[in-house]
Amino acid sequence: MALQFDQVSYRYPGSIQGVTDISLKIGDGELVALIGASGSGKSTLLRLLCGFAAPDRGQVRIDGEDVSPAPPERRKLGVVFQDYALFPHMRLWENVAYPLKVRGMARDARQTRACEMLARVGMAGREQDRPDLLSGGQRQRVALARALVFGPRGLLLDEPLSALDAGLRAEMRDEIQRVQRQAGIATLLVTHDQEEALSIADRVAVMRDGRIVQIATPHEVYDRPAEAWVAAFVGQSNLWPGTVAASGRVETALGPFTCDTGPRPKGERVTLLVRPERVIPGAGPINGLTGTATADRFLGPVRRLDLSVPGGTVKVETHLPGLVRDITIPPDAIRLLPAEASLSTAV
Ligand SMILES: Nc1ncnc2c1ncn2[C@@H]1O[C@H](COP(=O)(O)OP(=O)(O)OP(=O)(O)O)[C@@H](O)[C@H]1O
Repeated sequence: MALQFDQVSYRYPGSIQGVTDISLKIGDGELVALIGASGSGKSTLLRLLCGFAAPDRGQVRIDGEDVSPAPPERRKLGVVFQDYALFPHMRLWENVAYPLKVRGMARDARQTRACEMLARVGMAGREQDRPDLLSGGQRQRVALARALVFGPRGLLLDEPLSALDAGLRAEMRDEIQRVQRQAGIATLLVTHDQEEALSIADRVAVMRDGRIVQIATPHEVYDRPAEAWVAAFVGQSNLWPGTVAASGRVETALGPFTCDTGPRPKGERVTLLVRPERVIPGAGPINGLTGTATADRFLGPVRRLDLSVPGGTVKVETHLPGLVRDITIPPDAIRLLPAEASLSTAV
């Protein structure tokens, strides 16, 4: 079953804040991650999908049906929040079985079903425990089991891993992906963690100021961001304003670069994007620069350097040791994005 926003706009009463013209379809079995800066409208979209707010314009659809006027309980969506929200006085199986109890299922049947779900999320043998005995990751497994136990029409995950430490987060995101795939359910994941979004989503929707500015695969969002803002928001980036000087050549404050300019005419203003890991330490035949490292951070698997060059700074990411002075930017590492006004002095 698909979850869909069809040209949805919403303003909070008495406010100009909200979301504007949102169209997004999450296909059956698909996992879409919603990312964006704080205040960009992620929670508002979740509220509209859950039924805690109704759109001013457009429709929210579940499996094609317009549910915009329907109250939350009629939408049959499974939801997992950041703070687990398990009932502390209930055993784990009772927590998971709760949605079935509300729906009137007999005790034996719901216990069987809840225990099956607990096994599916790797919690077999813990059915009789109470939540206070569990780690954060285990609680989120139980919350996931509870969200899925009644066969919901869609799954909403609201920052489900943000309360966990980094190691557990990585483990749990694989677990969420595994369980979501197995359930084959349309899923919307709201997250602040871009790595989480890129690693488990089929597609990523990027929100800015109440609008979705890009919906694409994680690879596309990273490699071909729609605008400089997306590039800056997702991962590390070098962003330099430039002007097309000729076909295959762009002028910047750092000097000229050779790159694919496509059909852009001479004189068009652009933003150059170069991901730091695409910068190669060492001199090369084209697009070479020489500078001095003003910062050199060792992060374990990689080093992140800031190289001060005439006209600006180049962020470099490398796993190689040693002094970095000369660098080369391969032409195919340069992406040209639309000019961004805010970058005009930020070289
Ligand atoms: N109850 C409300 N009344 C008025 N404006 C609100 C209300 N809730 C949110 N907003 C505004 O709506 C916009 C979108 O907020 P929303 O909470 O959806 O953003 P978000 O992306 O979820 O942010 P965060 O990542 O911080 O949770 C923001 O400008 C916010 O200030």
